This record gives sequence, C-alpha cells and structure tokens, in this order.
Amino acid sequence: MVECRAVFPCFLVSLVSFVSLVPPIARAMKITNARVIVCCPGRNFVTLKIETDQGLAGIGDATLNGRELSVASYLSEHVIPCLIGRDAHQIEDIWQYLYKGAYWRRGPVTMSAIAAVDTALWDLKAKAAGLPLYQLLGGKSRTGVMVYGHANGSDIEQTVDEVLRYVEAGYQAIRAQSGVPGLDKVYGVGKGRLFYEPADADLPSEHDWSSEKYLRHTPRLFERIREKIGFEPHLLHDVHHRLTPIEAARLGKALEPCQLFWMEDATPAENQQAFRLIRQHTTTPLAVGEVFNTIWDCKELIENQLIDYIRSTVVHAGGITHLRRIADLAALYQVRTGCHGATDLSPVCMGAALHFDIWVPNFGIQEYMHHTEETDAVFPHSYRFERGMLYPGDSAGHGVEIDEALAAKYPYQRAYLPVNRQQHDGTLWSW
Ligand SMILES: O=C(O)[C@@H](O)[C@H](O)[C@H](O)CO
Ligand SMILES: [Mg+2]
Repeated sequence: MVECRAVFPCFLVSLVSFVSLVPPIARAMKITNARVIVCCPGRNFVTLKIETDQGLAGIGDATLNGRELSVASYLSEHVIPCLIGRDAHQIEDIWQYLYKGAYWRRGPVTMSAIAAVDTALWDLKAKAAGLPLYQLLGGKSRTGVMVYGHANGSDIEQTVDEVLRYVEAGYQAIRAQSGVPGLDKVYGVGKGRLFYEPADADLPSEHDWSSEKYLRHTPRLFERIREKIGFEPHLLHDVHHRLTPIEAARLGKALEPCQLFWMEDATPAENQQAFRLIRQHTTTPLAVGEVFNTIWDCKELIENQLIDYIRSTVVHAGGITHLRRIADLAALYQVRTGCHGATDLSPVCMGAALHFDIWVPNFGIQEYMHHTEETDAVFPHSYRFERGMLYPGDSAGHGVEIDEALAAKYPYQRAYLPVNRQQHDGTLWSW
C-alpha cells in the first residue's frame, strides 16, 4: 500500500511532464469531419475539406474534368467514412490505406480522390507546423517557378499577335496553338485572351480532324512566330493526342529548326513504346502525362528515356506523396517536371503544385492559365504572378482557401471537353 502510493504520484508526474514535452506537431491531430464542395465559378471544381480536433482545416483539389461528380461521390460514399478518427499527420499511412486498401488500384477517379485527401493532409501538416508546404518537402531549390501561358488564335497572324502579348506581359515561355485552314473547329484554339477556352456546356461537341491539314499548317505557324520574336522566349506546342506516332515523328522533325521547348501529347500514350518511334526520328523534346494517374503510366517512358518532361500534376496523380515518387524516378533519367496547369484544375491544385515546383530538384516548367475572377474570389490564394514566374507565397500550408458561402452561389454545370472525328468519314479519332 505504501509502495503503491509512492508509485502512483510518480507515474502522474512523469505523465504530465511527458505530455508537456511533446510539441503540438507531434501529437495526434484527429480528423473530425470532411466534406466535398462542388462549384462552378467558370469551370467545375471539386474540393475536399478536412477538419480536425485541433481547429485546423486543410483542403485538396479533386477535380477530374468531365467526370467531376464521380470523384465527389467516391469521396463522400467511400473515402470520408474511412477518414473520420484517423490521425491527419499519418499522411503516408493514409495514402497507402486508400491505395492498397481499396482493392481497386489506380485509375483517374481513385487517384484524384486520393490526391484530394493527400493534398488536404499536407496542407494540415504544414499549417500545424506553421510553415509553408515547400519547407516540409525540403525547402526551396529555386527563386521562383517559370510558367508558360497559352497563346491561341484562329489563324497564324492572330496567334502571333497573342504570342506578342505574352512577351510584353513578361512571359519567358509561351504555348502557341492556331486554327487550321480547312478545319472548322480545332481543340485548344478558343478565343484566348490570356484565358483558356471554357469547356463546352452540356454534352461534348464534336470537332473535325485532319492530320494532313494540321501537319501542313503547324510548322508554318512556328516559323512565323520565330521570325517575329526571335529565339529567346521558349515556345511550346500541344498536339492533344491527335497524331499517330509516325505523323508525330514528322511534325517533330519539321519543327526542329524552330527549337521548341517541347511538343506535348504527340500521340496517345497507353502504349508507352509508341514514343520510341517518335524518339528515333526527332530531337524535338517530348512532354506527356497530363492524363496519367500513377507512376506505372510513365515507368517505361521514363526508364527508356523516351520523354523529356513528365506532365502529371498533384490532383490527377495521387497528390504530393505520389507525384514526388514520379519526380524522383524521372530524376534518375534526366526527365524534368512540367506540371499540368489548365483552368480545369482548381487554384487548390495550382497552389499545391507551386510548393512542389519550387522544391523539386528536376523542375522544368509549370503550365499557368489565369482563372476567371469568380474562381479567384472563391479560392483566395497566396500565390502570385510576376514577370513570367509564379511564387507560392509564405503562408502556412499550401496557401489556398475556399470561401464556401461564395462557392455555394455557383452550382455544378454539366460541361465536357470536345471529341474529334476524322473529317473525311467521321471515324472517332484518335487511338
Ligand atoms: O495542356 C493543356 O492545358 C490542355 O491539354 C488541357 O489540359 C486540357 O484541356 C484539359 O485540361
Ligand atoms: Mg495538354
């Protein structure tokens, strides 16, 4: 009895001192609530918000264009119930649980849902630490993030004018796309004006395609741009998966004198070896990966050095945790990153991607289109643009928040990207 009394207070004292010595960041941060917010302040965005018992909330982007509601329901029905009560600090364990524990691995819906959780948890951990997210990744590797903007025109002269506007605005890198004579509508060539075209409302529209017309036209576009602006600004071009490998090889060769920074999505990449054929014919650098969702989609492309830039970004490739694995594999083969940054990715994805970009050793470039003013108001953010560069900002977390009351004013609107058919016989293109 005497012994017991002596031991008990001792135990209490050591417990009290143990608890007070544990810094707040090392204590469990229980997930108490999570919800999905769908809004359309220009484009449809799906956002996951995770709340904790420490009063902190983190957010992640779950937007999968044209399939937004499937990720929203995947999260609400299947993921959120598993998150409640878990320690938000255990990012890796939660990632593995959602990837391996679901039985069904990979796929854009699953990986976008995992990405949203992962991004929200990194946001939370950085907020708990009082640090900008890039500090948790390993700190800054560069002063800022070089971005490229989109110059679009219905013909060569209009595209050249748009390119000049970007040069004047201080951009160091510009993607150029132009309408093609003889084709009514061409994907990615809306009324640009520093914004990307919105998705088509309601059901997908259908565009005509002719590789022959496009291949005759595109080298002339870039020759004309180089005549006007010289060789200093980087130029990029997106083929949007519409060429066969041998057609892409021909375009890459024809564009060599114009010294592109990259030729993007030259051919569909389900068959990763298709890029070997392009590679054998041209030194134009190749970029691919905005539609990839795991490291398995680019493993052969990277290990065989068939590409120069990997385009995957936070939301579609399993969050910061998985994107970092892809980047590390890519670094072994001198492949650099070029994160997707279209306006159908929310500012939450952009904010997280910028923290990744400013840290990742093998950074290449970041795509950047301005969101609509309505979108910027719904997602207040600390990142800022200055003379061709983006800076993630130094607020704790990834620096992007969501105004839920404002978001509620912009309900979901059905919208899709277009499909292409061969002009001469209507065959759905391409494969
Ligand atoms: O490279 C691009 O920005 C385009 O391919 C867009 O990503 C596409 O409209 C879907 O986001
Ligand atoms: Mg693209």
